[in-house]
Amino acid sequence: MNNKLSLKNINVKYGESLALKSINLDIYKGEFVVLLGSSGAGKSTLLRTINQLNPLTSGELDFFDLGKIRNKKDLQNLRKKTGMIFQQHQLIERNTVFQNVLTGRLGFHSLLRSILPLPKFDQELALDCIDRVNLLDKALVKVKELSGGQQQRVGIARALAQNPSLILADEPIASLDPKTSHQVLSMLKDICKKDNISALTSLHQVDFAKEYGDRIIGLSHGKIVFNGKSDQLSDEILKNIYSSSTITEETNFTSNEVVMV
Ligand SMILES: Nc1ncnc2c1ncn2[C@@H]1O[C@H](COP(=O)(O)OP(=O)(O)OP(=O)(O)O)[C@@H](O)[C@H]1O
Repeated sequence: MNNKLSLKNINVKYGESLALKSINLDIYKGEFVVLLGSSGAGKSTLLRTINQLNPLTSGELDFFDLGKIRNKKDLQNLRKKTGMIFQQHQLIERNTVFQNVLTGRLGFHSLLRSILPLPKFDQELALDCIDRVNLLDKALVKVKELSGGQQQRVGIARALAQNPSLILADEPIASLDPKTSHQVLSMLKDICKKDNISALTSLHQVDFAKEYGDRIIGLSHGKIVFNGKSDQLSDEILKNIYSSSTITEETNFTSNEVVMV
């Protein structure tokens, strides 16, 4: 029984440019982890490397009970168990809430099977997920008719329909007002805690990170420069996370070592 996701010595290059450098990180079952860093620090790259929407250049992923991700089949299984929530929600706006949430089940069926209506089990699960984000009364409404906050809740429901072990959320509240941001983040965290789902979510708002993160990871220039609890996030540490100074090769940290800089 493996109760964590481990990233081991992960490097990611875009052409010749190194976007992630020697990333070592463990995320435990049920943990709600927030990723902070300035624009271009590598947050999206890190999230997308976990489900390999971005291929990793070197390093290793160990994914909960699946263990080491060694081949295409392992990767397919990892993707089935990883829900993703995007800044611009990436829903099909002309389709209903129900149709969008049901797409979270597509990975569990063959391409041929998914042309037909999905089985009752999947449909009931999708409705249950819509209910959990309090949108049952909107299930048959087109997504384009919903507010930004409601659309993001559809995104949560779609991720949830995968019965995920992990949710990756890339700036899920970037386009929402503060009140709606609180609603969306607290709903996401509550659901993750109830279902023992781990979450890694990137945010630009330090206050939200402190309030919701069980743990905070600070990224700067593709490297982890902070890994600790929110009450350890001092002004000095924040300055370092958001500084534009070059991080040297010596600032390599082992998994989950609390980093005070
Ligand atoms: N597809 C790509 N091709 C080449 N370089 C890329 C690509 N995607 C990202 N980069 C570069 O990789 C680095 C990290 O980018 P990334 O998008 O991961 O940062 P980020 O922290 O998510 O930024 P933001 O907060 O602005 O979304 C940046 O220097 C960026 O220019």
